Amino acid sequence: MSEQKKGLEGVIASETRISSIVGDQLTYAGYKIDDLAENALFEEVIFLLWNFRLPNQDELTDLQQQLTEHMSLNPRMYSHFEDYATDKIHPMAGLRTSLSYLAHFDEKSEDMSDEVNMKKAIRIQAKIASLVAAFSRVRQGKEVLKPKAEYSYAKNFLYMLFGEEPTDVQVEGFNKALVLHADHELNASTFTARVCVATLSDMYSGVTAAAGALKGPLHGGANEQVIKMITEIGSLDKVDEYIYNKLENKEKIMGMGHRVYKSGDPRAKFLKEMSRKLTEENGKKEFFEISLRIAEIVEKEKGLLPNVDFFSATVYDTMGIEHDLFTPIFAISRTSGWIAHILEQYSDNRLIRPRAEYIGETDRKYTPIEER
Ligand SMILES: CC(=O)SCCNC(=O)CCNC(=O)[C@H](O)C(C)(C)COP(=O)(O)OP(=O)(O)OC[C@H]1O[C@@H](n2cnc3c(N)ncnc32)[C@H](O)[C@@H]1OP(=O)(O)O
Ligand SMILES: O=C([O-])CC(=O)C(=O)O
Repeated sequence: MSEQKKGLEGVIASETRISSIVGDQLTYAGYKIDDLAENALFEEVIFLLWNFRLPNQDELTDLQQQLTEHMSLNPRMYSHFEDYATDKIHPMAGLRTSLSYLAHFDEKSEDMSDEVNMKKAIRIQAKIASLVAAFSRVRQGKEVLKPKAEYSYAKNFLYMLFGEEPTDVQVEGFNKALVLHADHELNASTFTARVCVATLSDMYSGVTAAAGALKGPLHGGANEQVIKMITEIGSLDKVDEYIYNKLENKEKIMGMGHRVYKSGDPRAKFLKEMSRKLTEENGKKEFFEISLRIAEIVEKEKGLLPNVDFFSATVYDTMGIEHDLFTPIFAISRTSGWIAHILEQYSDNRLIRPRAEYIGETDRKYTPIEER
């Protein structure tokens, strides 16, 4: 057996200036996540991840204007949703298609210059929010809405999704969720994006590949599975039987555990507090209590703690967001990180091509088909 680590656990596969995890401390370009979650607009975080510094007021205003401007969609970008935006297609599958389709409307999609790449970055970051909102509205037979110039990124998304002006509390909470999910070092989807563009493929390919990786339930797809589990459990008195059954059957409890954090995910405490407040305000306190009991059992039995996906599920649920949009919403935020890593990869590129240890049969001879 060679030295290889299953799932590349602990392997350093890249250098980065974008984010860092040391113990249970997460930083974006040197700023602690706690500081950013309490104070920053998501647009400031986008700028930070792409430029390694916070923007001044003019730079922030400029970025906000560009993002709002590019949120508008060519109707052909969403009219095709009618062909497949039914209960049968998951919105993450729709989003994966849409991210790729975005390139068809960019005549410079193959231009790899820094200047054009920055334009693509803004275009993709802007349009992913309107694509998710449009998907939801088209499948409900509702009109697709245009963003408002005076709204922030978080406010525009909620407005385009719900069709009414969101409250300040909703906007503040959603902005915080976007900040918390923006980047996370070499998580699976970000690594996928880097591997893809290290072949010198374009940015649309990178984010499309990343979205495919985020979709899986062991990664971003876990948040939808968490709300599914809580809804299935339904009441506090049913938690123990449900969870112990799953553990006895060696099934995983979604939203619990993490490859890197072993003493807790620093983002979870913010989402837990938001979940506590929102569930109380929205008459869904039992969902929070169910979450707490799940976490208590899994910590006691397996020593595992909630990750970022665990409490975000009840946060989004109490905001009235459809459950199958939870992972697309994660993608909206994480696009900022994917793009930062794509730009960083381009800036000092080398093809990513590891080796595999062959463990199959050897020395076999071809036999004609009629002899098999
Ligand atoms: C944004 C994000 O991507 S955060 C992660 C989102 N994913 C989830 O919430 C899915 C649930 N959690 C998991 O599957 C895992 O904890 C992961 C994939 C996140 C990380 O896990 P890894 O470090 O790769 O651990 P791995 O999957 O190898 O599990 C190690 C052991 O812990 C157990 N384990 C890990 N997570 C869980 C869990 N959530 N519930 C029950 N058991 C678990 C495994 O069954 C395994 O047990 P075994 O050694 O007896 O076979
Ligand atoms: O880092 C990881 O493996 C998963 C994660 O928490 C994230 O992507 O936010």
